[in-house]
Amino acid sequence: MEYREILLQGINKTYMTNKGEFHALDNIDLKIRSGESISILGESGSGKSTLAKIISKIENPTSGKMFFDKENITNLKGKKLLNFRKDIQIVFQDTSGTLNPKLSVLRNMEEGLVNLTNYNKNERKEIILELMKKLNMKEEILNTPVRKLSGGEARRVSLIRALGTNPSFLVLDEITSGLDLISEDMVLDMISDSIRAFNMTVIFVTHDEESAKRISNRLLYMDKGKIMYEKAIKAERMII
Ligand SMILES: Nc1ncnc2c1ncn2[C@@H]1O[C@H](COP(=O)(O)OP(=O)(O)OP(=O)(O)O)[C@@H](O)[C@H]1O
Repeated sequence: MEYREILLQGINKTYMTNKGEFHALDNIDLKIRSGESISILGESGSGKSTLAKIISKIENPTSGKMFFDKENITNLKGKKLLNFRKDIQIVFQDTSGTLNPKLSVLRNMEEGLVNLTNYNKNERKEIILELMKKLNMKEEILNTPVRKLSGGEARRVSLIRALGTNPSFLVLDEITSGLDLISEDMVLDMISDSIRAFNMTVIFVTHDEESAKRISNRLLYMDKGKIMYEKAIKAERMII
């Protein structure tokens, strides 16, 4: 597997609010190497989602630098930014921001492929079917409109959508939150299957340490915009 890395140096993020400036991230240094599966843990408001969005370049830092495979990507724009998006995909807890409820499962799953690649319709369907097969998802839901899916199914559709462009890094922001235990279990299984099947490097944002331990080998604990400490998880505790 090709070695890849994301490096964050001295990342700060300040939001302007009606009460003045709010420092959501405070001088974050972080290296994420391909082959790892990391979880970002912390209380609500500690800055986990902000960090996830900065890693995915959905948000820009107020200051600090970001590198991808040694290339400075802090101010990436245009075509280079699109290329980066093929390699790093983010999936959110709230699927309504990314999935279109009126469109079929297939149309939603192939959206990244439509926007970021030149594959034709048949090729796109083939890629999606292959992903579904590898991740034990039933093909018969392909023509179902997304609005008819359960919360857990919609999260799994978002995951397939993100996996379509074969990204090296997958950022998952609270994607098991609010699910019942069975759906949560299925989503976690699908994440660990993806790590194994596609050598995926996962950055998993969660409140839940048990879920984090199931799929990660490195846990980062955040508080007030800082990474306070980290723990390595022994291989025998992982299911991958
Ligand atoms: N766009 C924004 N404008 C202003 N403040 C923001 C914005 N986004 C986040 N914040 C604030 O930054 C802080 C960190 O938010 P963030 O969503 O990163 O935390 P979190 O650890 O992911 O929390 P949660 O677990 O509740 O999702 C919070 O206090 C939040 O209110």
